[in-house]
Amino acid sequence: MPDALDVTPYDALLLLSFGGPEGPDDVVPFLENVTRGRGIPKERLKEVGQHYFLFGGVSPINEQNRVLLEALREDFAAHGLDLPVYWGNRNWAPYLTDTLRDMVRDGRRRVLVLATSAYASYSGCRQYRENLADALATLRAEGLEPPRVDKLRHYFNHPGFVEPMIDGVVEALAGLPEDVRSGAHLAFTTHSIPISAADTSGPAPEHGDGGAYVRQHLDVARLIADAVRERTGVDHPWQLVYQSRSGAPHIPWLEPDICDHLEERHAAGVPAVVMAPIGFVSDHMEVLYDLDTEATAKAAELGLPVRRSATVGADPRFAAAVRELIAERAAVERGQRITPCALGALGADHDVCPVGCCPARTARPAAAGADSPYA
Ligand SMILES: CC1=C(CCC(=O)O)c2cc3nc(cc4[nH]c(cc5[nH]c(cc1n2)c(C)c5CCC(=O)O)c(CCC(=O)O)c4C)C(CCC(=O)O)=C3C
Ligand SMILES: [Fe+2]
Repeated sequence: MPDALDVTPYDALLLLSFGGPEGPDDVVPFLENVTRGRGIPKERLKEVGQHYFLFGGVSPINEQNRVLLEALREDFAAHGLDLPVYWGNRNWAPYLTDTLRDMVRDGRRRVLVLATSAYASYSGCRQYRENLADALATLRAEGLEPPRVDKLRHYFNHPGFVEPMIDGVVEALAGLPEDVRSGAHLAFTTHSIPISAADTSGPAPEHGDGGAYVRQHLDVARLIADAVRERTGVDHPWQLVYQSRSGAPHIPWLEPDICDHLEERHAAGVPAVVMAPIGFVSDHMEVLYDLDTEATAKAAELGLPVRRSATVGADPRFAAAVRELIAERAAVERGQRITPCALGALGADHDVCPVGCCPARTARPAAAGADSPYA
């Protein structure tokens, strides 16, 4: 038996994710949930609905989260961490509010949240904090005492997140035909967001020039590219590119898009490309459709050999990283001094989002941050 791992004052972990449809009848209501009040053009919604229908109306994200939950429970049990793990989503069942209600009924008072988004941005951080505030408000309106909710820091540069992606890129390179392998370029991809959202991502002093969102991705891309060079002995040129753009065409979003990038690399005589989706924690629909379907078809049309590297998913190293992050944060809450674990040039990100971090276009209450209206 391992020694018990003390994570006082926390009494539960909540895996907080996006949610996705689990069959054809779920697709339209799911997209309505996602886009409520967001002003996404109807045309784009129809198109994205088609992506889901192409896969039987099933997003891989829920199953990925179920597997991650199992991996977390196994890792915790093997390391003496007796912490119940719950799961709730922003846009599909199990819904966050229902899960939090269950948690309160189970007597949980100090909840630590793991969001399935590794980087700073409104969509990947504050929007989840707004969802938490909404859920807490609902519980309070029902006469329940809301628990205290904290959010784990961004883990983009944690070795347990980066190392599985290094392996993935090395494997993807090995999967390319030998004659083009050493000349392959690496295209690190993430979700495009409006440039205005990128520029205001992270704490206010870091705003501008792509903000924390772009800087964090560049740091991860550089870490992976450096490690791949060490492992393979080949210096593969790399670039950070974007995918899954939505919104109105006249609003500028981060570019270049992966498909344009493949075209440009092909025209420049690059013999092969590895697409590495560092912006996604697991195989989401964006990975399955935008990369494995659309970008791969574009590459085939060009005659450009491509491979897509694996996402982290439920890698045991990631589960271990979550346990380490919980233990770190619990120690901080107990007033102990720790050295947080992080790779790269940026260092460990903040534990508590400061006021003005990743602001919304229209200010709304957000929990688990310095501006939280909850304790
Ligand atoms: C940064 C970021 C992440 C990564 C961080 C994180 O993981 O949280 C992410 C994840 C995800 N996004 C997802 C799905 C969608 N996102 C949309 C729309 C948007 N995403 C945005 C950004 C992000 N999104 C933005 C700025 C919009 C525009 C509208 C708005 O300002 O809100 C739309 C509407 C249609 C469309 O426009 O595509 C859908 C269906 C799914 C589920 C996939 C599945 O089912 O497997 C996941 C994991
Ligand atoms: Fe999205």
